[in-house]
Amino acid sequence: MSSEGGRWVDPAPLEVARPRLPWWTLLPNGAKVALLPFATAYVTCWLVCQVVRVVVRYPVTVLVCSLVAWGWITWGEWATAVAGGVVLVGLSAWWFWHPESFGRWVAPVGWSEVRRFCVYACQWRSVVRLSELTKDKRGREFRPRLGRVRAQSWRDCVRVRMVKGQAPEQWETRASGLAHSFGARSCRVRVIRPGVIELDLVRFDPLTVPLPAPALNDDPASVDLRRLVVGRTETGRPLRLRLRGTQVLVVGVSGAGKGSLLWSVVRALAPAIKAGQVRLYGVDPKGGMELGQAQEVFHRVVFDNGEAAVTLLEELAAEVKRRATTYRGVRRSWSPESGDPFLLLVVDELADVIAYQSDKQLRERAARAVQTITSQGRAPGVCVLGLLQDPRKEVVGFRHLFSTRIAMRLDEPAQVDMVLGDGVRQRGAAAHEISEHTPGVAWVKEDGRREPVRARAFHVTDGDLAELVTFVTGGLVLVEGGVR
Ligand SMILES: Nc1ncnc2c1ncn2[C@@H]1O[C@H](COP(=O)(O)OP(=O)(O)OP(=O)(O)O)[C@@H](O)[C@H]1O
Repeated sequence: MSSEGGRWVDPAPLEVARPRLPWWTLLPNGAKVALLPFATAYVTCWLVCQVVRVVVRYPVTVLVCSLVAWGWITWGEWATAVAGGVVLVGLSAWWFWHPESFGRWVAPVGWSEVRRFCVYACQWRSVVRLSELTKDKRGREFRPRLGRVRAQSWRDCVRVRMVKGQAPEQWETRASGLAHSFGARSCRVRVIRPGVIELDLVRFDPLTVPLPAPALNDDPASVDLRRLVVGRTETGRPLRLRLRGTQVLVVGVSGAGKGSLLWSVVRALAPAIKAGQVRLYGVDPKGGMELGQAQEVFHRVVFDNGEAAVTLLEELAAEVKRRATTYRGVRRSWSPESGDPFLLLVVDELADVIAYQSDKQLRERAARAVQTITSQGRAPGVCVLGLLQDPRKEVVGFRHLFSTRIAMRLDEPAQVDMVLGDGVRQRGAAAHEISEHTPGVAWVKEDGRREPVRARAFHVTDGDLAELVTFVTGGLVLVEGGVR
């Protein structure tokens, strides 16, 4: 700044800013000498912290380097090289004969350090700057800190300590850019604790191979209505679906694999259906194309969306109310000890019953009955498994009554928001990006759980359905490890 005729004017364009000197340079020499021990202690602590950080972040690399250095000093280079060769041969043999345990215990540790150093640490500064995830205050740059990196065969989990004042949503909006920057197919943001997030950078889809349906189990006690295994998640864990105390809505375009999810549920329930502990009801407006494949396992099933279907829905709604009255003051919710069977109502193409039915009266009666069951059926042990292609509000205005929502392949991002709720797609649940070559893949979102789960349902073939019918109706065929 300069003064011209008593008036302050802006500096000329070429005038450079005066360099700002650190405050301690302005101290008198005596004070500098007095502060020297403190400054030395500070620098030493800082160096120790840096070394500890390197050891924590790269323990295997540090251990290997230390052992090589120690061997070199004590045994000499030849003996160290021979010992290194023996260790390498041992590791190769482990990998060759036990690839699973090698993949679980050895590979991820070294691979994580390699990926941390080569992919993330070396690009971190420029990527967060270019993605505008840094903050500047008084000329000082605040950068998000790269934390632990865990590399798996199909994804890298990268911990990040966010800059103060940042929200996970800011990272969610930049997830696509981060994925491209780090060479991943997609990036999802998970909150670990306040201030700390984990980026899931997915390199490959681990769900490309269809999963055969598991063998049927003959023990009704093994059926846990809160944790039915109906597929596998992308982390390799069983996909457990809750039926007791919830209502389930499955939405996907034609060919998305809704049928495989439905039949995976029914197969998981098979021993309890056979034992009379679970009773299935079905409505299939497509004339029985879906439920007709194994209609014998249903207690009652209707193959249209007319009077018979509506009557069935109304009877179930009345049963919900009857049970609620009976349980009042006796029990809080249904349990096997109540003596009543658990009821599962399967409605294939729910929209045909409550929206596309041309008879207004039937349509309204059906919608009222389904709403009664979904809103009040939780405690009396009545669950609706609704399958749907079109999730628009005009079609199902009471989507929120389904506390477990499953999005299979969908056409548009807006449909994902309709099914899973606002913000879930930004957290990574890109159901509109599920490949048409992977039917059965879905995003599962349960109310009360922030993170959606990506999984694939078992592939239930015609043979599996025939076996299911034989099993439930009594013609058992025993095979190794179960009943076939
Ligand atoms: N989990 C799965 N794994 C592998 N293939 C599957 C799986 N689920 C379904 N498929 C295959 O995908 C195709 C379509 O499946 P399905 O009929 O279940 O879809 P849908 O969503 O029910 O379609 P629609 O609404 O038209 O009835 C079938 O050929 C089926 O064999």
